Amino acid sequence: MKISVIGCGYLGAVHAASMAELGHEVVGIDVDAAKIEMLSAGRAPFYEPGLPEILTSARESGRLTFSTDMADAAGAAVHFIAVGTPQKKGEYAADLTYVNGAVDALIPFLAEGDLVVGKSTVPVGTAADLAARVETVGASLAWNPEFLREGFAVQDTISPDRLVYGVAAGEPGQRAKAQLDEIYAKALSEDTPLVVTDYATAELVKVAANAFLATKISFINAMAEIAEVSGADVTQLADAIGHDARIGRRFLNAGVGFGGGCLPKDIRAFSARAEELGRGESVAFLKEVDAINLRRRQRVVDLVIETLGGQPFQKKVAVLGLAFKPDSDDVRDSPALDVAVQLHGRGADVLAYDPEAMANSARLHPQLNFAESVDAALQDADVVVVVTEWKEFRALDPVRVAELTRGKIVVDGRNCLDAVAWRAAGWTYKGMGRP
Ligand SMILES: NC(=O)C1=CN([C@@H]2O[C@H](COP(=O)(O)OP(=O)(O)OC[C@H]3O[C@@H](n4cnc5c(N)ncnc54)[C@H](O)[C@@H]3O)[C@@H](O)[C@H]2O)C=CC1
Ligand SMILES: O=C(O)[C@H]1O[C@H](OP(=O)(O)OP(=O)(O)OC[C@H]2O[C@@H](n3ccc(=O)[nH]c3=O)[C@H](O)[C@@H]2O)[C@H](O)[C@@H](O)[C@@H]1O
Repeated sequence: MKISVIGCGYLGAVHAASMAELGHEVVGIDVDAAKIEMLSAGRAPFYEPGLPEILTSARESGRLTFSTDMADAAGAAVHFIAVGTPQKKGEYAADLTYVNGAVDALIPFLAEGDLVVGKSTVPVGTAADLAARVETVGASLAWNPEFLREGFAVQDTISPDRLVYGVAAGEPGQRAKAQLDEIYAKALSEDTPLVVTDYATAELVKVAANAFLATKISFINAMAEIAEVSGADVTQLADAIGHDARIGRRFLNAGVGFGGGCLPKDIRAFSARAEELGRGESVAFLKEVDAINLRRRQRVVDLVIETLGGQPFQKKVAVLGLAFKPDSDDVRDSPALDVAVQLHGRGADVLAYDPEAMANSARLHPQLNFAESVDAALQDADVVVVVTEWKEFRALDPVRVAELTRGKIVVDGRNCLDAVAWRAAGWTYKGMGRP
């Protein structure tokens, strides 16, 4: 099928390449000319495992092209909207400027019978509004929220764990479902769950999923706070409650908290939308989820300063990790970058290292100093802080690290190091919510 993907960022570039990989003829459209130039040359504009390989194979197949010109979307039967929905400046609500702009720009190129498919994460009610607009030219709309995780984006798109279609009632909805089934035919196995529902439910499924994940993380981080004042170990607590299949161990890793381009802004946008709908109190707990999460960044900063006897000025701090999670170069609302910036602001001599996220960090915070390698960051450090659990950091040998550093203090902001091994090598080990 001929498909367009409007917006080629972390979601759209992966979606476009994956759809070509599934055999469709795809044009990816973005207003960012530099991004389109890179993608057209077969290069990924951000770090995502597996993306370079599928970009290359899709390009060689001739099924994937990119353009800055919306006119190139004309002739596609299905148009995916994958533009950003960031938090509005100074507000909690989502900024829908890009979604509205993309749909307005697309409408002149839609033909009767075309299907516009929303993938961006939007406040409930957006799809119904957009549907009315695309219907003016005889097109229809479906809402197909995306659940991919950065770092696993290709795998999650090509083999999704479930698909949700929000469609219109009656015959147009049935037609939309048939078109989406055809697009995803090769991605669906016999037992991939498929939920076909209305627009509002599809929109809410997405924000509810992210709100639940954020709540799960803040729950365990709240337990970490209690563990810190009672001498308990939150990692053992997580293992023990996680054995209950109703709870499950995943997303119970306490640490510096969640970040990224989605969970933080999605819970805030959800709160704002609920308030607009007169039901702010129903999700008032999300404000607490957010507050717990932000306290954990502060906790890491405080721990580092505490280990330095309250005197961070001119002390060398090796910050290992800047990305919001491993296997990504994304630093949007990254707790790791936030910790580096705060420590720098408090007068510490911060030298940061991340395998993939330094260029993005330097663009946002040029005041920070970056090391060329993990060893260069560790050289003469008074304190080592791990804030993104890259494999390279988890595998560090405490005996070898001690040969590089000046002090032997490590703050493990992700509880990802072997505390016993580091202590055995003579280190003062400080974890999150564990003695
Ligand atoms: N990043 C992720 O892992 C996931 C993101 N989402 C949602 O997907 C949406 C996009 O997120 P990201 O890809 O992370 O954002 P992003 O910021 O990486 O990409 C958005 C892209 O849209 C482009 N754009 C803006 N206006 C445009 C227009 N009028 N026409 C064409 N292109 C335009 C921008 O230049 C940018 O390249 C958001 O709503 C997000 O919440 C959903 C699931 C996963
Ligand atoms: O809407 C989105 O964009 C996506 O948001 C998240 O995916 P992502 O942001 O890529 O990353 P996650 O793996 O969910 O991690 C989010 C943050 O939580 C943190 N985290 C995760 C798990 C955990 O136990 N503890 C914890 O602190 C991570 O370090 C990271 O900062 C969701 O997992 C995806 O399903 C969703 O599609």
